[in-house]
Amino acid sequence: MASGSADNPLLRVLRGERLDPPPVWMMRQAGRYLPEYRALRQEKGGFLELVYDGNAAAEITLQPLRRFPQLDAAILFSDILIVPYALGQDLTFVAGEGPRLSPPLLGAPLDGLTAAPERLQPIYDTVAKVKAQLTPRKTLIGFAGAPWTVATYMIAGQGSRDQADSRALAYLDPTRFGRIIDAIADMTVDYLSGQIQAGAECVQLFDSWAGSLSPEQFERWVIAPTSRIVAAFKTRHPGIPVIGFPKGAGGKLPAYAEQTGIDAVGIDETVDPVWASRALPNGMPVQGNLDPLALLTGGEALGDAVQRVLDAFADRPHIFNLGHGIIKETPIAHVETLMQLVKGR
Ligand SMILES: Cc1c2[nH]c(c1CCC(=O)O)Cc1[nH]c(c(CCC(=O)O)c1C)Cc1[nH]c(c(CCC(=O)O)c1C)Cc1[nH]c(c(C)c1CCC(=O)O)C2
Repeated sequence: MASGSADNPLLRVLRGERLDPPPVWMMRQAGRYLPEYRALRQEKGGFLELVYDGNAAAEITLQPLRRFPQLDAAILFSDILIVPYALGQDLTFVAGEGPRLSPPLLGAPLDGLTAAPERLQPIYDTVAKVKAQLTPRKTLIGFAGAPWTVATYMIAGQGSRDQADSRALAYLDPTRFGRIIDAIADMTVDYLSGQIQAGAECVQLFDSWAGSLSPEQFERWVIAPTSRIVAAFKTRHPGIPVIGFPKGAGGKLPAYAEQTGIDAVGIDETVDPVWASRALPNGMPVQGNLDPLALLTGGEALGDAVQRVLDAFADRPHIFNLGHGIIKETPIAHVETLMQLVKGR
C-alpha cells in the first residue's frame, strides 16, 4: 500500500530522503488567520458544524493550498477532540472559550460513557473528498491527538493551563488513568486507520502537552501508549509513515524518537535545532521548528529565523514547519514571504 511517493516531496522525505528545498506545511494551516476560513465559519455558524459538513471541511482543508501553491501537504480539517466525542463525551466549542467535553472524567467513570464510533465516519468522508481533489504531488496528512494530550481534555472537560488534574489522577489512581489512556489509544488506532483507508497518506500524532510530564510519567503516558498505537497502526498499514509531535519534550526527544517506532519527529520552537540534529537518530526526518512568533512578526527577524532552521537541518531529511500552530493574527503577507524564503522565488 506504500503508494507512489516518487513524485511526492513530503512522502519522499518521510521515507528518509533529503530534499533541497525541503517540503513545507504549517501546523494549523487551515484556520482563522485565513479570511476565506472566517467567511465560511461565519456562514456555517460554528467550528463543529464545519467539521461535520464534509464539503465545507474539504474546502477548508484545501484553502491554504490554493492560497500558497508552495505548500506540499494538506492536513485534514478536523480536531483531536473528535476521539473523545466518539468515546461518548459531549463536545461543544464555546465561542471565545475553547472546547468543552462533558461529563469531565475527573468526576465520572469512563464506563459511564457509551462509545459512538459512527461519529468518526463523516471525517473519513471528508478525507475521501479532499483526496479526490488533490494532485499526486501534494500529500494528504491525517492526524489524531496522542493519548496523554487527549486525556487531559477528557479529564478536565476543557483545556487547562498545567494539566494538574490529569497529572494528579495519573499518580493517585494509575489503574483508572491507564484505562482512560488505553481507551483513547484503541479508538485512535481505528481513527487513524480509517483516515488511511479513506485516502490519507501519512499521519501525525499531536502530543501538545507532552511537556508537562516528569521523566517517569513521560515514559509511562507518552512513550508507552504512543509505541502501542504505532505498532498497532503499522500492523494494519505497513509502510505508512507516522510523524510524532511531542511538544515541549525537550531533552526527552531522543528517547521518544528512538523508542516509539515513529518515522519522523516534530520539534517545537523551544528546541535548539542544532542540538536536535545532533541528538536525534541518524537519518530520521525532523519536522519543524520556526517560531510562530517570528512568522507573526515578519521582517528581518523572520528571514534570520527561517535561515537558522534551514541551516541546522542541512544534513538530514527535513520537513519545514512551525514549532506549533500558526497564530491567528499572522498576516497573509508573512506566510507568502515564508514560502518564498523556504522554496526560493
Ligand atoms: C490541543 C489541540 C486541539 N486541536 C488540535 C490540538 C493539537 C495541536 C495544538 O496543540 O495546537 C489540533 C487541530 N485543530 C485543528 C486542526 C486542523 C488542521 C490544521 O492543523 O490546520 C488540528 C490538527 C483545527 C481547529 N481546532 C480549533 C480551531 C478553531 C476553531 C474556530 O474558532 O474557528 C481550529 C481551526 C478549536 C480548538 N481545538 C482545540 C482547542 C484547544 C481549540 C480551541 C482553541 C483555539 O481556537 O485554538 C484542541
